[in-house]
Amino acid sequence: MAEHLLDVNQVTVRFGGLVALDRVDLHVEPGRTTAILGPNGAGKTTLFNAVAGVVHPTSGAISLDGRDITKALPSRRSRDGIARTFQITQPFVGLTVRENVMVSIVSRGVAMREARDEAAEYVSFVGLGPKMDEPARTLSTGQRKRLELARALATKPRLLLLDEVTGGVDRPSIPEILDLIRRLRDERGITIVVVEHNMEVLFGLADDAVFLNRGEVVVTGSMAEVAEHEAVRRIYLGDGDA
Ligand SMILES: Nc1ncnc2c1ncn2[C@@H]1O[C@H](COP(=O)(O)OP(=O)(O)OP(=O)(O)O)[C@@H](O)[C@H]1O
Repeated sequence: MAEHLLDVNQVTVRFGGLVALDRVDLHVEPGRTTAILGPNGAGKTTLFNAVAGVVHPTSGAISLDGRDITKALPSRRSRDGIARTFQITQPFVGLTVRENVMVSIVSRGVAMREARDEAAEYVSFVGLGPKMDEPARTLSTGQRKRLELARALATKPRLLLLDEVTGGVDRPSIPEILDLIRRLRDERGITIVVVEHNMEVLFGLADDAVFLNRGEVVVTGSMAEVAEHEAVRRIYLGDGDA
């Protein structure tokens, strides 16, 4: 096995004249949680999109477990173990919680009957057991985030990309969601990359971090080291004049 699960090497993404990512490096160790930090427009979502395969690098390379996936389609990357959640959740609102998860399982080629049982396991793991057969439209924002996690789990990921997983969630529900994410890492060995604006959340979650600004990596290291960097303190902790 390669030393890193994910390697982003000198990736540049241009949208016309705009350089959204500029020779970005990101190296993610297996079994760890890595935070992507940065102000609005820094390129965090573009980096996620490049890893998930929905945006193509203008130059540079991306590998999973040492294998080049730069040109692989999103469906191939999903089969290889990359899953992502979205800032705005997108459940099938007319389907039940269990059926939403079954869609991800069936797309792996699993038969309906087995998919029903397997879905129940993921739904319970994320704490939505009591909502199993309710339509997804009845879920609160926090419950929808949990459903997204169950759907991501159903693809059997090795690498999970989480976009603003506590965004829009009421404060009292946040610790439970964080606990759930830590269990994904600790009990299921899933490697996690997270984009999140809430620093408090990140301190409880991330082992490593990379801080981007205007598409460039400013600092990379342990979460504690990166949080100490002056540019990070200025933006996230309100130090200085910015
Ligand atoms: N499909 C696209 N076409 C053109 N420009 C884009 C596209 N996607 C992103 N951009 C631009 O690329 C830059 C980086 O955007 P990105 O969404 O990756 O930043 P971000 O760090 O995720 O920001 P936020 O925190 O606001 O979500 C921005 O200037 C954005 O306007």
